[in-house]
Amino acid sequence: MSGCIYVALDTTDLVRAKTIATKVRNHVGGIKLGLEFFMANGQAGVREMAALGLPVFLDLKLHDIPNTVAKAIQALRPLDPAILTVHAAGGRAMMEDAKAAAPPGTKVVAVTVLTSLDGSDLAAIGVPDDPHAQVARLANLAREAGIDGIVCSGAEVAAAKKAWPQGFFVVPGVRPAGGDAGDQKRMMTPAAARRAGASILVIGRPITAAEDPDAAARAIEATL
Ligand SMILES: O=c1ccn([C@@H]2O[C@H](COP(=O)(O)O)[C@@H](O)[C@H]2O)c(=O)[nH]1
Repeated sequence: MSGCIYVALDTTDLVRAKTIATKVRNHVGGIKLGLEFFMANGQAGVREMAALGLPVFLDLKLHDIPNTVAKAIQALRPLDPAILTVHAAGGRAMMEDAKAAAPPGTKVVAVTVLTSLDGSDLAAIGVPDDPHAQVARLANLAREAGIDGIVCSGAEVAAAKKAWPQGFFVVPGVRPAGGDAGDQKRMMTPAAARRAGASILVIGRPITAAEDPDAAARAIEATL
């Protein structure tokens, strides 16, 4: 089912982003624009991408004091994104203020533990728990803050959904079987992540770096 795939258009090149989005549009439910795209193209670039007619997930992973995050989100309001990210590590008050500042139709979701990190990376930044326990802690904080859901890996989503049945679960770090990990450390296949409870899958390089992005997106869709 293609509606659950958001293709991550991680590029500074607006023309390339549009070209890929246009190629894959029949096999994805939306497009994800992140820091790389936003730094290069700003709100005008996001508006150009939105004109393609696919839902826009603005993955800016905001993380600052509550007032600054709220003001940043107010500045983004005209874009009316379908989904917007903040970091759960910014704390409960920051997440509460982020949700209050967002447009009513925008889902605000909190990144828990980046899928590029494993237990040893957490230990190196002073977090003694393994990713599973840390995701559970931050998911609970996000739920209490009244936001819409979290970003976590496929390995944590089943437990998170059990604790928060109404939550919206965004799962990146998705690779078809045998796919190149790149910088990702906590990965799962698209079908396994959906079975585990992912609301949407974020998939970048397996689609965008393929020789034929449309065929790659179609092949992934066929596994779901
Ligand atoms: O924990 C996280 C949070 C966000 N991302 C983003 O998802 C895509 C993944 O791209 P791939 O090319 O499929 O690895 C990328 O835009 C990240 O910024 C994540 O990977 N992990």
